Amino acid sequence: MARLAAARYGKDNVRVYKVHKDETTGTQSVTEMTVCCLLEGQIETSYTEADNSVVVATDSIKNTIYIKAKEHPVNPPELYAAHLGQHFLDKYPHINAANIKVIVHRWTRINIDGKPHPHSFYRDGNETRNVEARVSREAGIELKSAIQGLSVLKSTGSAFHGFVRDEYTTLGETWDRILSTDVDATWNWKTFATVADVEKGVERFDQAFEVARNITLKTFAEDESASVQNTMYKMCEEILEKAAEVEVVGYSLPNKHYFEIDLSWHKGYKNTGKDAEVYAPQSGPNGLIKCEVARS
Ligand SMILES: O=c1[nH]c(=O)c2[nH]c(=O)[nH]c2[nH]1
Repeated sequence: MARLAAARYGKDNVRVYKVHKDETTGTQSVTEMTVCCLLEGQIETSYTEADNSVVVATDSIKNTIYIKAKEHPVNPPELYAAHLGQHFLDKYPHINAANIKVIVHRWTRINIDGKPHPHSFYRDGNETRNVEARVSREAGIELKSAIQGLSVLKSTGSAFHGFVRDEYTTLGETWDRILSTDVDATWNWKTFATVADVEKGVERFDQAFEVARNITLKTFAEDESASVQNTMYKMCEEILEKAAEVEVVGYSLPNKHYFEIDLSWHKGYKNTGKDAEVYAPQSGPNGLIKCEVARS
């Protein structure tokens, strides 16, 4: 005997571009997103009995993603995700939850001769701003915002010593190392009852994004890091302090290693310890350090 233990379905990798044309100034602004939308509800029979009468086609879900982008602002992405998710509950009585993920890709305005260009943009890095929304009849609107893929490196100001030394240990202690990671930071909001509650005080989302990004960069740069663990904890603490409506902050950070290379075999070159200049960046394995910090 088997039973359907969990099910959700929808459309993934829906790419959407929206332009805003300010007719008075002639300035255009653009947003490019990749959207995923997965529905849950009384859809069991579509799996167990080939009953497609309960299926909103994934093609229709894709169409809805475009229509809601036309009808509503796509900024901030938290508000767009809430509108999109709520639509499926309002429209289809048998759908109980919509899980939306929005990935916003960077298009940064080009400055020409010190002046912002009215309609030209460039991709200044692979970093994305993400939102995951779960809109359900049971719990309302749960939002999780994120920065993903922000690559950073510091060439000094990072140490790692005092760790467990035993018969499995080969790593030397260091008081000066390279620290590099791809930041994946998330922050969970208190639950919102309605889309109107998300909309009320909507500036909170852009503000929290700026706070999280600035604190990540400033702490990364300025902290005399004792470990990835300790530096990321400081980031979480400060974001919680500055973003009042955020309940939990989390980081997932790969520790991307840069190995020293002994070049003494060539003309006695000194290239280790304080003389290290040429390193070998490693693509793997990497450390992976995660934490979530909540209010006490
Ligand atoms: O910041 C670090 N944390 C670790 O847990 C760890 N482990 C390791 O080998 N190097 C590092 N660096």
